[in-house]
Amino acid sequence: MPSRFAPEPSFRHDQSARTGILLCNLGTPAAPTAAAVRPYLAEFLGDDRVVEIPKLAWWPILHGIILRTRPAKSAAKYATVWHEKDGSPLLHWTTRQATLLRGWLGERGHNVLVQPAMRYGTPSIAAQLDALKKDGVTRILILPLYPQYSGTTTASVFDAVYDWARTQRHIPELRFVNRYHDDAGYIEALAQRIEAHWRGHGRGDKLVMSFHGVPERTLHLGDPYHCESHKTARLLAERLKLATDQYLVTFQSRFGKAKWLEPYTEPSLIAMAQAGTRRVDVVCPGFTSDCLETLEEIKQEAREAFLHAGGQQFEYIDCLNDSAPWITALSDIAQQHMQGWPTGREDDVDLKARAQHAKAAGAPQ
Ligand SMILES: C=CC1=C(C)c2cc3[nH]c(cc4nc(cc5[nH]c(cc1n2)c(C)c5CCC(=O)O)C(CCC(=O)O)=C4C)c(C)c3C=C
Ligand SMILES: [Fe+2]
Ligand SMILES: [Fe+2]
Repeated sequence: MPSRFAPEPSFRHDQSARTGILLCNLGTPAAPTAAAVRPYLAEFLGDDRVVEIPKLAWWPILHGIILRTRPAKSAAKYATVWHEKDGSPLLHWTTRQATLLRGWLGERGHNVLVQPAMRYGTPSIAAQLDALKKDGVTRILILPLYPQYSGTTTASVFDAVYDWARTQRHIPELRFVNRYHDDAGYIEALAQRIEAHWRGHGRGDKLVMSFHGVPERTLHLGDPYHCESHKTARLLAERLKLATDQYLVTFQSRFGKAKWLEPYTEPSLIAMAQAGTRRVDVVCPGFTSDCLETLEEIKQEAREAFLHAGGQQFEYIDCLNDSAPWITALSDIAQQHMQGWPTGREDDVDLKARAQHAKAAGAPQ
């Protein structure tokens, strides 16, 4: 009788039980073309964590209108940030962070596997969990690259992990990182990024901290994202010794007609320029990797809007990407959450079982 569960890798008593980390980000199309953006957007906007409108009402709008018009417009935007060699900036930085995290943890004596994964598109969460299991991993830390928890992002990553676990006979031990918006290492990494920019380019009249928005309704329904974003901003301002009139928290990337978290980034920048602010520095602390939303929407579009409204200088400060303080912070966060899990090189190998297997296989002792 066929099993409803996925086939298990063959069990080996002599194999060490390994620990893995799944480093999850949002997702990105496979190419900056309408044909590639359409299935990505269909998966993304079809997720009821992202758009909470009942399917019966939402499906005709999504499939009848949005997926007919938006892919071409989004693809043109993606084309402006797509890298000839590295492709999608989001996938590039996430992959690099996974490689560096594994290396950095290895330097500290933690022999763990790290796989990057995308909630929408590829490499998918399910495929990367399969890959970890195939490599003998029996404990997995799910680490979303979202410092602030939101039902729209963090919870959706967790949904994908639960969906995969439902298909498994032998489920690995799973741990989930919900948030690290107030983690000292994360705040320090942001502060150092900003200070390095100021050292190279001087300092603006105001620091704008722009976070991705979510519908305002989710705040009233108990989503902690708004509060966590503000806490990140306050801690960062404290670390940088900024007075309250030296920085502003805004929310970007509004989608659809509903009210989203305010103040909105671009209108705020325009108002600032019109009120006489000559130079702004803009940082996006909620994005750990540069992507469409930072490189196109902020670095290109918001800059143009600010300058057009009379501003003199717009400085975009890069996301954390592969900066050393960020990789250190990420390693610390992973280590905190892996506590109690053996991650050394040989400490988890059942040497007795290995010897027995070797003997049974006729290997020289
Ligand atoms: C439809 C509603 C959306 C919600 C809610 C939302 C929340 C949310 N998103 C991010 C991070 C990213 N979003 C990105 C792109 C993007 N976001 C939406 C919509 C919502 N996001 C869309 C439709 C898109 C696709 C691009 C477009 O067509 O405009 C990205 C960039 C992806 C890339 O490939 O570069 C990121 C990252 C967060 C953190 C968040 C809630 C907290
Ligand atoms: Fe988004
Ligand atoms: Fe956007």
